[in-house]
Amino acid sequence: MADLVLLGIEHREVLKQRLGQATPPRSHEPGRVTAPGTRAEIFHRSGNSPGSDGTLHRLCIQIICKARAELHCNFALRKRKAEVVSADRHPLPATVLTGFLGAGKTTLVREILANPRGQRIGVLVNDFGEINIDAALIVEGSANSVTLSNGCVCCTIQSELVTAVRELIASRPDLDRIVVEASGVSRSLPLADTMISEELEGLVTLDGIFCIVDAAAFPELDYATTELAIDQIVGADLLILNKVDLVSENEQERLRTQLSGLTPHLRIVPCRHGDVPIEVLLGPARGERPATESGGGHDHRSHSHGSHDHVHGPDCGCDGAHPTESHTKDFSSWSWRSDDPLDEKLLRPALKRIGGGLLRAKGVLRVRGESGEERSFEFQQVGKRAQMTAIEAVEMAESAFVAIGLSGQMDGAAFKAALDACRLEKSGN
Ligand SMILES: Nc1nc2c(ncn2[C@@H]2O[C@H](COP(=O)(O)OP(=O)(O)OP(=O)(O)O)[C@@H](O)[C@H]2O)c(=O)[nH]1
Repeated sequence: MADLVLLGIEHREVLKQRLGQATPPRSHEPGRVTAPGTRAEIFHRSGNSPGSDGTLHRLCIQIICKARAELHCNFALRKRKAEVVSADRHPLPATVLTGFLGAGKTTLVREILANPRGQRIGVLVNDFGEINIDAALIVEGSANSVTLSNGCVCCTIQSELVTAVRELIASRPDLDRIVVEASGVSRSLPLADTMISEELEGLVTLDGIFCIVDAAAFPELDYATTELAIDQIVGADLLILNKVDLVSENEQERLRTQLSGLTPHLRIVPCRHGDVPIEVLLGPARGERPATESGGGHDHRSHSHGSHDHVHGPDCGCDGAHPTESHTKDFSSWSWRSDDPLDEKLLRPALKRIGGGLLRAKGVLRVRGESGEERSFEFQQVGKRAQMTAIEAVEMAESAFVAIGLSGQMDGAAFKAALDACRLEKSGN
């Protein structure tokens, strides 16, 4: 049967608005829509007939969400390019957690607070309802939480989020980071826009948007909720596939294929009860230098850091904090260090190439530009999104870099070789 795509009239209108001059295709016209700065793909799917099971609706939604995501991402990237950070007034990293109702956001926040690795974390919790249950649960583990109730931070109480962030930073200047738990109905991208808005410029820097997906519930979502859930997913830097204990291997694989179809380049981290390595979520604390133990992956079977299941391996001997090592057999970390300056011209493309299987990278880098001038940079990568910001006031004697990836998917040797290839002689010759 021929491939077929049906674009509903309201979707065509949305696409028209989003894409400016480009005309969305009519029903039954699969193909591609392009417009400056954005791209929407019309999906092909064999064997579907319009309206039979909601699949085609889902396809239309994917198109809208992709177009939306690309427009927003372009905007966000433009803004971030202009961002130069000085070390004496370092904006606070902000981690945003999104995900559909009940996906496990509060569980993940509690995981983070159970093992903050020395970071002082301020939490902003948004519950859509009048009573903020999530905040009540989180308060158990943290004195620094702010409640945003009775509305959604991505739309109706956007300005309250800005005010709350400003007030939290003013009252707690010692914080190392803030974590925003969005309500289950928040969309990722308007929330990201708020966090990088002028009102918060210089105060916070958006460190990562993580979308938590309920592995058991996602396939069961109905038409209306699917649109929202997909919107949350495509706006994220990294997907956390939670509740994998509730699905079979086959179901998990099917879901991964489906999610990869939505966002082919998005990294997916499977977990139970939000048990994701803290380094993937938080990166380094303000002013923290990444530790640089050498060597390959680290395997902590039966090892989790959560209130639900705190089981350590027999020879673990850990105190709950592993600066650069992974916490389960699914993750590995690599570190690298050099006291030679790095060639800026070679480094920038090299950093773009280290992507395969990478979940998170962080580093401080001593870089020499074409003019021979040396400067220090902080590098942060979450999923595919990378950010390199100048550290104006601090002279770094050396470079240090840590990468965390999914075991077996990231080539640690290639990663080290790529960075080694950027080394220059100390003398400047
Ligand atoms: N089986 C299982 N249950 C989980 C897992 N993670 C969270 N839960 C449970 O799922 C329920 C919802 O988790 P929450 O963390 O409150 O979800 P949420 O995303 O904060 O929910 P909303 O704030 O309503 O959007 C709770 O009962 C959790 O204990 C998991 O990995 N496996």
